[in-house]
Parts: sequence; C-alpha cells; structure tokens
Amino acid sequence: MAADVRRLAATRGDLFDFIVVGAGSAGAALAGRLAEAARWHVLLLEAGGDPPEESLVPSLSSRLLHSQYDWSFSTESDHYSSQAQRGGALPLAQGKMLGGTSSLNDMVYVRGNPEDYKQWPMGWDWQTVLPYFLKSENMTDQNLLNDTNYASYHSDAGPMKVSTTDSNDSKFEELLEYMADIGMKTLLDINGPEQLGASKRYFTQSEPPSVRSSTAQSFLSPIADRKNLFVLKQAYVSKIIINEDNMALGVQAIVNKATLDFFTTKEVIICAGAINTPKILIASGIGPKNDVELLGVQLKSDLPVGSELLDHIVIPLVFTKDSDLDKNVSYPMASDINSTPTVHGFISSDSGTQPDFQVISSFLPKSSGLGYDLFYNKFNYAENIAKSVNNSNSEKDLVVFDIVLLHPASTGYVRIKDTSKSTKPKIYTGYFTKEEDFDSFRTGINLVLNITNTTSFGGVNSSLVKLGLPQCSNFDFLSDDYWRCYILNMGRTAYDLAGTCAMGKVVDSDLKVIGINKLRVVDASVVPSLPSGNINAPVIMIAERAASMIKQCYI
Ligand SMILES: Cc1cc2nc3c(=O)[nH]c(=O)nc-3n(C[C@H](O)[C@H](O)[C@H](O)COP(=O)(O)OP(=O)(O)OC[C@H]3O[C@@H](n4cnc5c(N)ncnc54)[C@H](O)[C@@H]3O)c2cc1C
Repeated sequence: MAADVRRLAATRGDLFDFIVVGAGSAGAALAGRLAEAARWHVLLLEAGGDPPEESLVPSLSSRLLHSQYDWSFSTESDHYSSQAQRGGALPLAQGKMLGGTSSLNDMVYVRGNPEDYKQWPMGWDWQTVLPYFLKSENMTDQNLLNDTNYASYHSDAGPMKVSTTDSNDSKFEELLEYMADIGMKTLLDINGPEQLGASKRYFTQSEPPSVRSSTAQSFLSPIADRKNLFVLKQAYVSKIIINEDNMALGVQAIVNKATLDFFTTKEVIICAGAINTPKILIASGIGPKNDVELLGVQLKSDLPVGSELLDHIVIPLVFTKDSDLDKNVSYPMASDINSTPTVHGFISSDSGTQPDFQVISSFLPKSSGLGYDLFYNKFNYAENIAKSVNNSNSEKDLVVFDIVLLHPASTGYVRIKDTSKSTKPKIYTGYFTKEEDFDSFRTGINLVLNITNTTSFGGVNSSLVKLGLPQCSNFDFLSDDYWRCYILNMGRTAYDLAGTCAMGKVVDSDLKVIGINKLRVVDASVVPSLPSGNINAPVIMIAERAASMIKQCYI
C-alpha cells in the first residue's frame, strides 16, 4: 500500500503552504484533509517508509514490534512499578512508517465518553467533537447502520473502515454473559448512545477478509495521485526553524544523510506523537527553560513540554475454567492471539455515567499455547509468569480479564537529554506515584472477582490462577498486601501515551504552540486528559478538527 504515494524530489529550500511532520494517526489524516484544498501545497515528512504487507494483515501485525517499523522505545525502570516485566521496564512500541502507530496498533475503535470531553478546553466538548469522529468513519456493519438507536452515532461516508469480527463462535456470547455477571449489560456497540456496558469490539479494519485501515491506507492511498500533496519518506525532522520574532519558518530534516531545510508560507504542524513531538520542540528551543538551556539550545518559549505523560495502566486477572470446546469450531493457536474471542466493556464503580474501568475479556482455549504467547510475547511479562499461565492453559481453558484504569491519577514525564537523531527520549511512566491508583485498582479487581460467585462463571468450576510472581511471594495469596503488590508489579501500559504537549499547557485550544507563531501540534501529545478508552480514534478526531480549524483560518 501507499508505495505509490508521490515521492518528492527534495530540494533544499522548497516552499510549501503547510509542512506536516509525521505521517501517523494524526499527521496522515491531517495532511490528507489539507490537500483537499487543491491550491495548497502540502509537504508531509515521515521518518519511516511504506508499511510492509504485515501491517495490512491484522493477525500479522505483532511481527512489526521491535522491527525497523517500530521506534522501539522503552521506559526507564523506576525499580518500583511494573517489576513483573522482563528487565523491569516496559517496551513502548510506536509506529515508524506511513500511518505511524495506526499501522501497527491493535485497531480497537473507541471514542470515549461524553463526560471525558467536559474536562477538555472550551470548544472540545462532546457535541462539538462527535461530528469529527463521524467524519473519518466508514462503518461497514449494516446492523448498526440500520438500528434506530445506533444509526446516528455512525457514518459510512468517511475514509476509515470500521468493522467487527465476523465470528459466530458461541464463545463471544459466553464472554458477554460473564461481563453481564460483572455488571455490564450487553450492548450492540459501546460507541453508541451509551458506553456503560459490554459489546464485541469494533476495529479500524475492513470487513473480512480484514485489511487494516491505517490512516496511511485510508487517508493517503486514495489520494496518492494528488499533485499538491508531497510525501517525503525516510525524512527525519531534527528541528523547527524559528526566527527572531518567534515565527516558525520551516523545518530542518535529515534525508539520506543530507540536512535539508523546507520552508512554509502558512504553518508548520508537528504530528510526531507523544514521545517524539517533545523531542522536536525541545530541540527547537520550546520546552522547560532549564532542559532547553542545558542542551545548549536558545530558548524560544518556556513551556512544560514533556512534563506530564498520561497513559492507561492495565492489570490482568487469569481464571481457569472447565473446558467445553466445540469440536466444530477451529480455535486459534499460539501466535494467533489477535484472533481469539475477545469482548470489552466499560464500568463505573459508582452510579456515574463516566466509566472508571475498561474490562477486556479473552478466551484462551485449552492446549492452545495462547497463554504463554499472550503473557510472554505480547504483554512482556517475566518468563515465570508466562510459564504459570501456560501450565494452567495446558490443562484448562482460560479466561483473562484485563482491567484498564481509565483515569489514573499518576502521571509520568519525558526527558530529552540529547537531541541527536540516534538518542531516544527517556520515558518515566510514573505509575503508582499517586496512592489513590492502588485503591482504584482494588475496586476494579473486586468488581471482576465478583463473577466467581455467579452462576455462569461459578458453574464452570472457575478459579483464579496464582501467577509466579516472586515479588509478592512473601504475602498471603489474596490478602490486602498481596493485591497491593500484585497491582504495583503487574501494572503495564495500554499504549495510550498522551499529554506531553497538552492543550492549555503547551498548546492553546486551537492547538497553536504558546508563544510561537505559525506552529501547531496535532497528535496524541495535545490530549489534556485521557478519554475513557483506547485513543487512536480520539487522535484522528483531533486531526479532523484541526484540519477544519486550519481551513477556516485560511480559506
Ligand atoms: C502496540 C500498540 C497497540 C495499540 N492499540 C490501540 C488500539 O487497539 N486502539 C487504539 O485506539 N489505540 C491503540 N494504540 C494507541 C494509538 O495507536 C496511538 O495513540 C496513536 O496511533 C497515536 O497517534 P499519533 O498521531 O499521536 O502518533 P503516531 O501514529 O505514532 O505518529 C507519529 C508519526 O511521526 C513520525 N515521526 C516521529 N518523529 C519524527 C521525526 N523526527 N521526523 C519525521 N517523522 C517523525 C513517526 O514515524 C510516526 O509515523 C496502540 C498503540 C500501540 C503502540
């Protein structure tokens, strides 16, 4: 795909109406929309190249992790949280190719809850943003489109395919029953009139045979022949060129070892993601005064770039149950974890309408090897944990409940110690630096543990698997101390990194960088507080709204 996107014959000093840096979830969508204005020359600079075939085939995308298509970041170990991870630190994938992280993510399509957007600055409330979610969406599920309650929440006119898994496997129904036992009513879709409840998941992919609908695939490929969109791949942007009057004039990029300058008549828009955008800004003199000056860079705007990193934290609970596999169904085996029956749901711990937890439940058939695959390869847990899951899985079916804390109080930060191309930013998750996150998770765990007392789950001889967690071996299993230790050590990332250049702190509500003219940031870094759910769709919504704001400004 997208191999046919126009390649610019890069010339030093070329002049464009807009320069978009990073062709990821936000950048590819934004550049595609800006290029709809035929008279604008739009330059899209991307550090990676075309996505490989594995990106298009959802079940193969895990092969892209730790490859040349992944920035392969890792957190700094705090020797405190996430110690059940191999090496005591979390690998943090970020896509390095056209489509960015939307070319390798898990594609789950969630918009969040109307309440979430009340915490965003003026102009980003639910009523305002909903049309921009719809603008990108091409829903393929006729059931939803024809349902009177759901139809107005979906669109089939946008470029990005959204579909659900086409499986009649009764395991989906079984998982939804378990979710109902936890207290989540069954919904057709959690992106409809209500979010509190459980449903099958929708993905940014076409209907089967499924093809990933990354933003490169959906926003760039269809307009590859547009003469006013210039896509330059393997172009690493090292800094923004800013003049004495604090006006962004263009960017400097390393292309084939040559350093090239590109200039703009209107705006530079940085879309390099929650980790790389802070690096570009700080290298350009925009960031905390001390950090910028320590790098020997002239300060342009003293802003808290990178000082807050938001992320959803997840912990798993693993249950065995008696096996009742249907002989007529072929269940997925090891290395096919993306195909195993999975549903998700959203639940509040009080009577509010904003959920506190996303619960993802997956079915792992007996002897499939999926337990090991999931815990070792996908979740990066230590060998002894993966082995304890595998031992249980070799004898019994497993149901894994992943509990995602949707609004953690703890935040981390990103530090740039060196602006050279090869030096990775230092990432500190800050997990469990706020005590209340322990209590919140304890509430979430209790909600899920309730199912062992219900008829559907209790009736299948279920039991909680004791994981091989050496950090917690001194505590009585299931005691308060044990759960605190479990939460602290098993907490891992949901990959929803955001907030490092947040609206209201680094950019204003029009996404303009405070103190600098002609410069915006449009990507996950501007998210001011985490939506209730995965954030790819909200990031694309931000890009859609930014495109519309920019068009209003100049047309
Ligand atoms: C493994 C994984 C699974 C996920 N699963 C889901 C999911 O199922 N559902 C969901 O909603 N969300 C999911 N997410 C999160 C979601 O995909 C991201 O939040 C979203 O893609 C971020 O978009 P972005 O535009 O901010 O950054 P990106 O999409 O990462 O785009 C940034 C782009 O900028 C480029 N770039 C960076 N630095 C430079 C530079 N200096 N010069 C030029 N180009 C540069 C990068 O190569 C990249 O193409 C997942 C994330 C990961 C890592």
